[in-house]
This record gives sequence, structure tokens and C-alpha cells, in this order.
Amino acid sequence: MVGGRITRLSVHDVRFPTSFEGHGSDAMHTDPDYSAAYVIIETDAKDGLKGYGITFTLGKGTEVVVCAIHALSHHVLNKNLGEIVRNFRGFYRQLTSDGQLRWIGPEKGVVHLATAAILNALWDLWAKQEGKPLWKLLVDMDPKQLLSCIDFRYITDALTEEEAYEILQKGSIGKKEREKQMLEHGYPAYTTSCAWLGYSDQQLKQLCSEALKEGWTRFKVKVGADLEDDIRRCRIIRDMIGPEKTLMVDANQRWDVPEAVEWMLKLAEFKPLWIEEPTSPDDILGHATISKALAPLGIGVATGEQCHNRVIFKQLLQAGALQFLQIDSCRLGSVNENLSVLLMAKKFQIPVCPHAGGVGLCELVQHLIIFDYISISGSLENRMCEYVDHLHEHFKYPVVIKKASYMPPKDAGYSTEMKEESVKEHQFPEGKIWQKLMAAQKN
Ligand SMILES: C[C@H](O)[C@@H](O)[C@@H](O)[C@H](O)C(=O)O
Ligand SMILES: [Mg+2]
Repeated sequence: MVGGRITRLSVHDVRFPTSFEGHGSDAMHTDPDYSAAYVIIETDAKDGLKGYGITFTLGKGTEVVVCAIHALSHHVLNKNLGEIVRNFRGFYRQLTSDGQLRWIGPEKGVVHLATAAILNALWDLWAKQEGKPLWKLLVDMDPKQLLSCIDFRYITDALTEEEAYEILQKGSIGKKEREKQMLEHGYPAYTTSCAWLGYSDQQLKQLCSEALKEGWTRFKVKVGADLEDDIRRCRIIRDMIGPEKTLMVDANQRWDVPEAVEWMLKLAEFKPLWIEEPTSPDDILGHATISKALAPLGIGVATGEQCHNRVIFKQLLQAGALQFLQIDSCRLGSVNENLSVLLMAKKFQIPVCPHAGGVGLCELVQHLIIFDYISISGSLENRMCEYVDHLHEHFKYPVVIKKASYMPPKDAGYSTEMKEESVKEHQFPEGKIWQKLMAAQKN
């Protein structure tokens, strides 16, 4: 039975110095220190279980998100977990409608990242109390219960609750077989780990040849800062992987709309499946223009990792502005909002290829996409989940990759829990790792 009064919510600013070696670097984020605002929720229940939630941030951004989590915490404290999840739609609405805090959102930016961290912790605790991994908790819910977690406000012009119900009803056909298939073979993944923008050609070649040996067949390359560099790097990787394997490119919002089209005409010879985040994530019509211009070349547009909320996803879908939809487990309002986006994607028949990487994003989003396959999309066509090979060792239940696929997590919860020692060492600024780095900078 789910329950327990929430007695404590604590937040940690946890940072990893990934920028020192160029890990995670792209055309806009040249010095990313992968970080997380890490929430721990405790209750007075006898089971002693705790809920862990993260939202992904980069270095300094974390302290701002931590403040927002504190500001939202009164909505959670002293509430009963059972009451929250029995009316999850209402609770989501309450959290995102705080009369004072919504002014600095609404449902976007810092306050929404904070919302994600808190809700992720509640989902983790719910799944733990049920003794199931989160994907299985979702798979076992009936359509009505799933829908009761979603706030349909602002999206009913694109997807009504009745349509969503129908999608879930249809999705229940063949669920058992798909669950079995996932448990046996996992969910297909692609790797971004070979070709961060800050990596040398030598490093790129070495990582690519290792990835090929490990059985990877889909690769993403960072582009967007310098055309000559991009051509050279794409050539290296295309030559190494051959014509059959899949290549994607990611510009992380570097370009104007016409510039994006011109640049991609120059990279078209490398046959990328998609260009990711070609321009501002807010420019829905710009994405539509780029999609239209690149369609004859067989290049799709992918976006979503910095998409504020379900409303922007709705408009991207309505405008035909994307061909690959990239949900993110820590930017949207947790599982609740991601459920609505997965259902909209199904209605518009756009494949979902989640954004992952960062710290913990792979651990979390695998649950959502495995659930999506079993209960909503029922298809693996043109679908794959991002994988980045960093920082998994800091998690208590790290992802398991086999033959370039995500194997469904078996432990109860949302895989959000970090090792205590890792949190202690990486806490900013007092953690050992940061104290050492700061002392070295002084000398
Ligand atoms: C700063 C980050 O590493 C981003 O570059 C990364 O999330 C990226 O856009 C991706 O698609 O993995
Ligand atoms: Mg990206």
C-alpha cells in the first residue's frame, strides 16, 4: 500500500568536473560540468524507503535550481504519498500553478527543472513502495490510472483524454509479448560518446573504433561551430562506420534558420539521419522551415532536450516541425508530463528517440522509453534511445547495456539513487573533489 507522510525533503548540489576533459562539449556548451540538483524525500512510513529525484544541470546552474526546489518544497512536506499519487493530476497542477512561483515559469526554465526533480523523487518512491522498477509500474497500470497522472490543460486541441484512452486501450494488445521481448533483447540505443566537440580527431577515431568493436551501429556527432571541422569529423566517422550504419548530427541550437539549411546542405553527403537542435528550441516555425527544406535530402529534424513543456511539443507536432521527438526525463514535469508527450507523439505518428547522457539521464529515461514501447508505440521502427558512457558508476542501479541496447532495469524505483559516497565527494563546493580542484587552482 502506497503511503507515508512526507517528513523531509533535502537537496544536494552535486557536480562532476567533466569539462576538464571536454566530455559533453558541444557548439554552445563548451565547458559543461555535468551536475544534478539531487532531491531526497523521506516519509514516516515504517518501510524506511526514500525517494530520490534528480534534474540535470550544468555547473553553476545547479545552485539556482536548488533554490527553486526549496521554494517549492512546502507543496510536498507533510503530504501523504498515497494521497499525492491517487490524485497525481491534481498534485501536478498544484505544483505547477503556485501563484507566486509560476510567474517565473510557468512550466518552463528553472522552476520547471525544480518541479521535475521533486516529481522524479516521488515517482521513485512510489515505484519502490510497489516493489517494481518504474517502467513496470507504468506497464501494469490500467489506462484510467495512467491518465489520472496527466494534466491535459493546454493540449486538448491536439489530444483529448478520450483519444489518449483509446491509444492506451489499443496499446494493451500484445503488451505481454513486447514486455518479454524487452526483457530478452532490450531497447535499441545509439552512442554520442565518440564525438563531443572538444575531442581531437585522434580521440574520435579511437573511441569510434572501440565503439564499433563493442557492437554500436548508430553514432551521433557534434557539429555547428566550424564547417570545415564538421566536414572533416563527419568524413572520419562515416569512413570508419561505413555506409550502412546510422549517423546523426547535433548542432545544439547554434544556427539561424537559413544558416541551418545551408550548413546541412554541406553535410548532406555524409547521409545523417537527423540534424538535432539546429536552431533555438523555442522557434517552432523555424524548425518547420528547416524540416521542409531538408526533407528532400532525407534528413529529419530532431529536437526536445531543451523543449520547455508539453505545449511546445504539441506545437512542434502540429506544425510538422520535427521528425524525431526527443523527450527528456529531467526537463519536462517528470513522468506525468512525459506521458502526455508520448501519447501526442503516438497520435501524430512521430518516433520518440529520447535524449539521455548528462548525469543520470540514461538511468531515468530508459524506463520511459521501455514503457512507451510496451504500452504506447508498439514499434521500434526509426526509434533508438541515446546513450552516453559517463558517470554511471555513481549510481546505485546503473544502466545495463548489452549489444547496444538498454536492458530493462530490475530493481525497484526509477534508478535515480546515487551512491552516498559519490554525493559526498562531489557536493559543491564542500566535496573532496571540488576542494582539491580549488586548491590546485590557487597554486
Ligand atoms: C551539454 C550536453 O552535453 C549536450 O551537448 C548533450 O545533452 C547533447 O545535446 C546530447 O544530445 O546528448
Ligand atoms: Mg543534443
